Amino acid sequence: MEETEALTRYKLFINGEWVDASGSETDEVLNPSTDELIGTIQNGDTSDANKAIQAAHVAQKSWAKFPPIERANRLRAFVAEIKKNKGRLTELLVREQGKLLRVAQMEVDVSCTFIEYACEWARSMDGDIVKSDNPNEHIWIHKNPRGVVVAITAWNFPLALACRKIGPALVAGNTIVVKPTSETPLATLELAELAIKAGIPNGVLNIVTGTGSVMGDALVRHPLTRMVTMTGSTPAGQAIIRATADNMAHVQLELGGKAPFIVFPDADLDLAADAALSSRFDNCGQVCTCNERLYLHESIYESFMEKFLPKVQALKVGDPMDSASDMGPKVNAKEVANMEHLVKTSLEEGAKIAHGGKRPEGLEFEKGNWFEPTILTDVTQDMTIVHEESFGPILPVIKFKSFEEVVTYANDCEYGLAAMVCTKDMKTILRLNNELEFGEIYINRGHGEQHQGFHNGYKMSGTGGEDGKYGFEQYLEKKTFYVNFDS
Ligand SMILES: NC(=O)C1=CN([C@@H]2O[C@H](COP(=O)(O)OP(=O)(O)OC[C@H]3O[C@@H](n4cnc5c(N)ncnc54)[C@H](OP(=O)(O)O)[C@@H]3O)[C@@H](O)[C@H]2O)C=CC1
Ligand SMILES: O=C(O)[C@@H](O)[C@@H]1OC[C@H](O)[C@H]1O
Repeated sequence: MEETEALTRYKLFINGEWVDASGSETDEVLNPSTDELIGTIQNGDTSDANKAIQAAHVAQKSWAKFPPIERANRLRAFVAEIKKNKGRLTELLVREQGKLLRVAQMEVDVSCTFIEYACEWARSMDGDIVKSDNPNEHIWIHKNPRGVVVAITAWNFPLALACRKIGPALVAGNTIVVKPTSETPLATLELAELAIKAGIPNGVLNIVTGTGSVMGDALVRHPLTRMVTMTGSTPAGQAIIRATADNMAHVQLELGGKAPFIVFPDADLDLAADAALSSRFDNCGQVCTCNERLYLHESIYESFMEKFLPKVQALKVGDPMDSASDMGPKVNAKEVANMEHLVKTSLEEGAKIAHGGKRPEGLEFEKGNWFEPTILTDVTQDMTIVHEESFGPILPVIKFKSFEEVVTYANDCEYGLAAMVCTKDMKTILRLNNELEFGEIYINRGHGEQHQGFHNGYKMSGTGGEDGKYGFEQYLEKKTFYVNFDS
């Protein structure tokens, strides 16, 4: 890693050292707030992917022999190094992703707690002893590490998404090759030096950069890859599933979402308005569980909007390093163009703009990828914006008349990740548990997973799920022994 004043040129981190990619192609990392160049990465190719996988494969044999508690202790030392470098990591996240300073600080904290949570499993990787139908026979079901894990991450919470996978993978005894997105790779690359300081052996954690279609594809289809865990878009997830048909690797995908936020007539409207606001505009709407479509019962539509609209109008778009800002920029120009496209399409289909709908004006917005918090009304269920993920600060508002209608609307979606509902009626809540087709449902609060839960996408939102007991389990493979002592 070569560092000049404000520009860092990163290499690939393989087997405990920084190495040059085999080719000369590089990628630039720009600051979404200012368009300034803040770093460069090397685009590794298939031969580099092979080097990383081979290093992880060799290291895994000895890493798996460490007692789990020793592996957890190394990971806890890794967390301590992350904490020592919180300032640098936070600043990098603001500069490469454009997230608010306080959100970047939260991301570094959550990166640590993802790993700390995984460490708690070090003494709980229980197998089973099962009675056999045969006399004098035991059935032992062991849980063992899978081997080499490939982790591929998205750009919205790059450090947290990497640590969410590094933690369980390594505590379980696997080794890992992480490919961060080319959009926001820098904070993730910084983990390399911290792993060395924490005493994580060479080859256990490898971090390589390159495009998803070249480096990513080579990693996932490698014959020594035994698991792929990826967070990103549904099309990329589908490409990965097709590629792993060659090696039959276990696949865990966290993909796109289109979360409904439903407000019933009996809801606490103040609570609902605050939850709907944060669940849409957190991280400039770039969270997979964001409120992507707001359903209001017709009887409370006016009273809710009277509370909600002024909150949206009060949101301050600005410099993410400024504590007065409520929302930073989108991550890149392509994302802003998509916001403009979605608004244009919505207006053509009959929607109206109640607030926002365009790039903000002013000197401070001349550079960077800015877009206003946007509320669309007069929206109907058939419109594009109700079905296409925006992954940005655009919120369509739709009226509904009945429980049956809104459940039909909510489920009328190719995605099934998160849903949020405000109601005090227990019968409604219990019926929703049966009828909503989503893997993660929040009742009377906004989005925000906890590590001990299970972040699980239905339908086109993914497969496998991660976090919690069921997420950790996927980093282990079962082996059943039939032990007969009859003779
Ligand atoms: N369910 C969840 O928890 C989350 C879901 N998301 C979803 O991610 C999307 C936004 O993130 P974004 O980064 O744009 O997603 P992308 O799918 O574009 O990229 C995600 C990662 O996959 C890599 N990749 C792309 N194609 C392939 C391939 N064929 N083989 C292997 N790797 C590949 C990318 O590499 P590169 O970009 O370097 O080319 C990147 O590292 C949204 O749809 C959002 O909903 C985001 C966060 C969380
Ligand atoms: O992936 C996402 O967008 C969310 O799961 C997000 O990632 C890390 C944070 O802890 C989650 O809110």
